[in-house]
Amino acid sequence: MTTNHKMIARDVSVFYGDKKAIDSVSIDVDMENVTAFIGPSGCGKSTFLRTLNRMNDTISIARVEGTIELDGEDIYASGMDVVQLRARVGMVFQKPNPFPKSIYENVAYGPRIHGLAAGKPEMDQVVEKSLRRAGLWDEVKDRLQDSGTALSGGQQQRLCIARAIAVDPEVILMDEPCSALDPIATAKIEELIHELRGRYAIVIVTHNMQQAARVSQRTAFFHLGTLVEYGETSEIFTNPRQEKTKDYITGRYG
Ligand SMILES: Nc1ncnc2c1ncn2[C@@H]1O[C@H](COP(=O)(O)OP(=O)(O)OP(=O)(O)O)[C@@H](O)[C@H]1O
Repeated sequence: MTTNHKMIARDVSVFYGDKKAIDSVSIDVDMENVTAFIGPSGCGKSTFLRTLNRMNDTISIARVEGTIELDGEDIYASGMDVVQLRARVGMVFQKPNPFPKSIYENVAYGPRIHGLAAGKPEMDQVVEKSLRRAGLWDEVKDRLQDSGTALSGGQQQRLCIARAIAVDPEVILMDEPCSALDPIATAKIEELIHELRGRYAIVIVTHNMQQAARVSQRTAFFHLGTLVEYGETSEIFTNPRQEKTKDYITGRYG
């Protein structure tokens, strides 16, 4: 594995009240490799993903133990600015969730509150660049003032990716980003993940093993809150070391 890690999680456990949902998970995330989290429903994939940008803070009964570093900085340190952290570690959700505002405004909102564009011409550039990177520019450039919610599901999801990109993140977390999309829209998002790889560290939670195999270079298999196996995607899918991984990828459960 590469040593150039963007994020390093060590012995991370997550509790919801007294219930332990994640048990001592250690994982590295880097720019060169897309990381996929797979595993049966309820195994803790989303819970662990949310620890990477402190989205668990929004759940009052959730508690995180262990350490998670972003470029060597402890993201759970008391001085950490969580708003800033979530710009650096952006998130795209299962259901596309554009704001009920224009396409332009959906993308411009983040850069504006983070002070990333000095005036209108600069903001126009940020919006265009973000929409281009998200593979949506050509489809929307003539209707930037239309509502983001009027786009198709797949376009809305790419708009949400543009919104994450607009604040210049280092990491993008995707929680089942295609589960509400049709196969064509799914293929577009997968293609986009390939294009974004290397520029951002990408982590994707997916129920779809074919998708994990297609888009990722590293796969982490979770089961009942533990990380059963973690390694090169090609190895996990062709030559898993653990019996449980083998059972899951051959469809014996899940
Ligand atoms: N807000 C919450 N409060 C209490 N328990 C929770 C909460 N969110 C998740 N859990 C529990 O934590 C465990 C892991 O759930 P999580 O959603 O992380 O799993 P998952 O692998 O992402 O599942 P799925 O694939 O179905 O989304 C489950 O037992 C779930 O019931």
